[in-house]
This record gives sequence, structure tokens and C-alpha cells, in this order.
Amino acid sequence: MTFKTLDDLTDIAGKRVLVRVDLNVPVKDGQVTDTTRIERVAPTIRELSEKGAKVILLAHFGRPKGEPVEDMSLKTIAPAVEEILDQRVYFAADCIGDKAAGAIAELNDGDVLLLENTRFHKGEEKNDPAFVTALAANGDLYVNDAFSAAHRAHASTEGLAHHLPAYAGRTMQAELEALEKGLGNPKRPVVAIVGGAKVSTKIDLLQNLVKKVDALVIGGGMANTFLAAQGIDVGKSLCEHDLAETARSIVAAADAAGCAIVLPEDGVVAREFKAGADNEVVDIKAIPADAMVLDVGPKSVAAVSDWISRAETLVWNGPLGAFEIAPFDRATVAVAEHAASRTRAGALVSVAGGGDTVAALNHAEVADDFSYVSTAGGAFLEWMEGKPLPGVDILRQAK
Ligand SMILES: Nc1ncnc2c1ncn2[C@@H]1O[C@H](COP(=O)(O)OP(=O)(O)OP(=O)(O)O)[C@@H](O)[C@H]1O
Ligand SMILES: O=C(O)[C@H](O)COP(=O)(O)O
Repeated sequence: MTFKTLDDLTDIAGKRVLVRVDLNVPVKDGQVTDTTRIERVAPTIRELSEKGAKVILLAHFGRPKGEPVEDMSLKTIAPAVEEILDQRVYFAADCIGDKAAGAIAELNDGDVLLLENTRFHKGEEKNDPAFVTALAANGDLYVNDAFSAAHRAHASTEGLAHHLPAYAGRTMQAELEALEKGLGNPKRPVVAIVGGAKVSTKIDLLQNLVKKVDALVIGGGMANTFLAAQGIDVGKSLCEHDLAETARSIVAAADAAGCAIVLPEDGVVAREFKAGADNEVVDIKAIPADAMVLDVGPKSVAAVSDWISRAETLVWNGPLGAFEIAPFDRATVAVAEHAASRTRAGALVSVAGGGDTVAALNHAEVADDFSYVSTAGGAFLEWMEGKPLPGVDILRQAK
């Protein structure tokens, strides 16, 4: 790896370390409903605290557009961070200026302080040099542990690394190492599964993947667009008919690159989009005109599983069917279980990401068996699209 990590941070007792974390977590009625992101950054915070640093957390929460918004205060999140760390977490009502400086002056070695939402200032998203300078005034060192915000070139995700000695936190490090194994320098054959609702949100991703992987499995609603582009009647299925040409060009690019495109051979169809709806398995060329495909069928599961059995690396984004409503979760669960068992056997590196994908793997109860499950949404997609991530690139360049 070409970036510095916490291993390079020795002798930091008493140093003020600004740590960018992602605390953009779901909240309902003032309570954090999913603490995964907090759990992921806890090891970095603990390690720095144990080394005697004054740990100063920087984070955004929501999209307040550059001014304070009460229900986007990080004060709401502080108790959850405190609980997970099992350590007092102090809070300052601003991330720059006197309030931040005053709170930092009170810190003892090893203490943890959370600063208010960086996006309460317009300078954050603009990466404004004056705002970066004001943030940098609070620290001696900078650690970025927020891979999931690394697609943003903001003051706290990118700007600070120009001002302070910069290091990757443990989660950032783990994520980059996993992603490197996934697409950067993977063991071949590499299979990618892309599912989910629509082609339109994943065109860049599909175009990038066909250049990098040996087989691209297309499932979920987006498969219908590819099938329709081949002249298959998809009945009432979700389908973006206007993207037929795009779908054909992706298949042509795959052919040129030697990437196999794996489309469903059969589908589970229903007449209603609801749990327990009457359903049947049909050949993909025999979808009834009044029905919609809500999952891929058993033959398709077998074909995908066969690819996974031959693969050394799997990259997955997007479920194979409407997994939220049973029984249309079957293919996603079966393929997830197969990938998990190959991973457990040490035969497969499996990397997955995307909000619904993580939910689907949790539903299949195999998320812990995958080599790496990314908590990043947009950043994971941009990485799969082959786009540069400013928050990562600057860490690689950092002195
Ligand atoms: N055949 C289908 N017909 C209709 N909807 C489908 C079908 N297959 C999958 N879906 C829907 O696709 C959605 C997930 O797609 P999405 O592209 O959002 O996944 P993701 O990339 O993992 O998640 P996120 O966008 O949150 O990062 C699910 O809500 C699922 O019900
Ligand atoms: O939740 C996320 O994906 C990250 O925290 C980035 O948030 P953003 O999309 O508001 O920049």
C-alpha cells in the first residue's frame, strides 16, 4: 500500500489528531437505528486514544447545505459513539473557532471529542482554503477513516490532507486493501454480480466492469432491459426500453474485452409486487404478457453458482431479485450462501457493497462470512465505476 497508516503513528501522546469519520447513520426519533458505521470506526478511535492522542472527530451528518440545522446536529449521534466506544465522548458545538478550540484545550491525553457537523459551514463542501485552515488549526495530525465519504473532495475529506501529515485509519485501510483484492489486482477469474432495479443508475459501473472482470452476471430488474434489448418480451416487468441501445453497447464492449455476460435463463414471475404473491418459474423466453419477473429462477441460480465455483474473486452490487418481499429473495439468498461458503472455505475473495446489497446479505445472514462488506454507498459505486476518489488519492500522495 502506498499510503501511511496508524502503524506509522508512534509517539503521539498529547498530539491533537483530527480523525475524519463517517457518522452519517440512520436515525429515527433521535435514536441511531444502525450503528454499523460507528462500529467500523471505533477501532481507529480506540487505538489513537490508547496511544495517548487527543482524538478529535470530524464528521458530517445529512445535507444541511452550509448552515446549522437542528435535526442534523451530531449531538444526536454522540451518545451512540460513547456507548460503542465505552468511553466518554465530549462534544463541541462548532467544528472551528472558539468553541472548538475551547473544548480541545480542555482535553486530557486519550480523550475523545466530537466536533459539530462540518457541513454546517459552506466551506466544507466547497473545500474552501480558509475553512480548511480553520479546521487544520485544531490538529497536529490528520487521519481519514471515512472511505464512505472519500468520493467527496471536501475540506474534511480532502483539503486537510494538504495541510497536516495524513494517515489512513484502520477502516479506510481495510476497505482499500479489500477493494484492491476485488478489482485492483484480483486473483482471476473475477466474477461481478450487478443487480438491483435499474440500468440507468449503473451504466458507468457496467461499462467499467466489462473491462475488468471475466464474467458479469446481470440480475434484478436491470436484467429485463438487457433481455428486452435482445428482443425478449419481458411482459409487465420493470424495464427501461429506452436503454436498449445502451444495453447492446455494454454487451458489445464485453464481447470485445472477452468478458462473459451472464443473463437469467429463467425467472420467477408474479402478477402483483407484494409478499407472498402467486408466482411461477418460467423460461426467460416465455414470460406471460400480464406478469412481471421479480426474481431469477433456479436454472439461473445454478449458472451463477457455477461461475462462483470457478471464480477466485467475486464483486457484488445489487440484489438478484426483489429480495425485500418473500419468496422473491430466494435467488439472492441462495447465491449469497454459496459465495459465503466458498469464502469460508478459503476458495473465494468476496467483496460486496451498496445499501440494498448489504441489507440483502444481512437478510441471508451471511454478511459476516464475506471477505469484505463495504458500508459505503456512493463511494463504493464510484470505485466500481473506476472513478478517482479524492479522499483516497490525496492519502496516497500525502508526505
Ligand atoms: N426483478 C425486479 N423487479 C423490480 N425490482 C427489483 C427486481 N430485482 C431487484 N429489484 C429491486 O432493486 C432494489 C435494489 O437495487 P439498488 O440498485 O438500489 O441496489 P444497491 O445498489 O445494492 O443499493 P443502493 O442503491 O442502496 O446502494 C431493491 O429494492 C429490489 O427490490
Ligand atoms: O452516506 C454516505 O454515503 C456518505 O456519508 C456520503 O454522504 P453524502 O452522499 O451526503 O455526501
